[in-house]
Amino acid sequence: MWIGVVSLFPEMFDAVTRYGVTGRAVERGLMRIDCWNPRDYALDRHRSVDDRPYGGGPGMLMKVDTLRSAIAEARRHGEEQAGQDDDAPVRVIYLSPQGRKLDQEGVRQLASYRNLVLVAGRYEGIDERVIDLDIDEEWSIGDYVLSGGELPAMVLCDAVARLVPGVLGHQASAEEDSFSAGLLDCPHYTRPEEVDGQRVPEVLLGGHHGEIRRWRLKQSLGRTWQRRPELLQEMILDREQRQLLDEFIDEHAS
Ligand SMILES: NC(=O)c1ccc(N[C@@H]2CC[C@@H](O)C2)nc1
Repeated sequence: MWIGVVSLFPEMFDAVTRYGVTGRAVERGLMRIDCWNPRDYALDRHRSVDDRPYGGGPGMLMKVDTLRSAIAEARRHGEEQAGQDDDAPVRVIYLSPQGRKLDQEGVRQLASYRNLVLVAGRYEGIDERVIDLDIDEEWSIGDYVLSGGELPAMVLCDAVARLVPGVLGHQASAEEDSFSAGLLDCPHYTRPEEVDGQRVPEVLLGGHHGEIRRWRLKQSLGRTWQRRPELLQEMILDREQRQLLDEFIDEHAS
């Protein structure tokens, strides 16, 4: 997976290239993240990267020429990458609250592109013509406003990295990510067996793998029913899931 990033603060991306699962993926060559800074394309003495909005109003926008140059370079580099490791075209993504809301299905779709350019805006955003001319897809990580697109871009880097084969310890943990199955995660426990009088559910101590799998599935189904029932609307439950959810509901009927 190759990810090109266009950002005025490329150092921020150390957070994904140097730490944890994503840092190890980069170290092992399973993922590569390269950055292009619009400021490197600024030709004026002040190396300006922002510009005033037509029509007035508060704040500034990203300067068009420096931003477009950075996007073009990143896209060209991505096409070189694509040429080498596969014919997947480069998709240029802009992060903004006006984009399509990201969910795990969207992560799967973005990971399938294999060569991504993520454009992180600052100030009040970017010129609409740059979106029309240079951006392929606009995505949002949620309905809230941030000061820059860098954190949303890093969220994307992390989420897609987890789907790259070999990145997670054992592939099962990607599938087991219950959100991948459209469900909320089950409760987790580790030592000690008792914390302030609260014990670990006995089933998890018994070592009966079939019982443990069913318990975890029941908890995921039940939690989803309790906290995010709308997620269940989109799901077709098999016989076992239906039975486990019915059991959970009976046990929790208020
Ligand atoms: N919810 C989100 O994904 C999101 C993305 C970007 C963002 N802020 C940037 C700063 C200026 C403009 O480029 C947009 N805020 C929220």
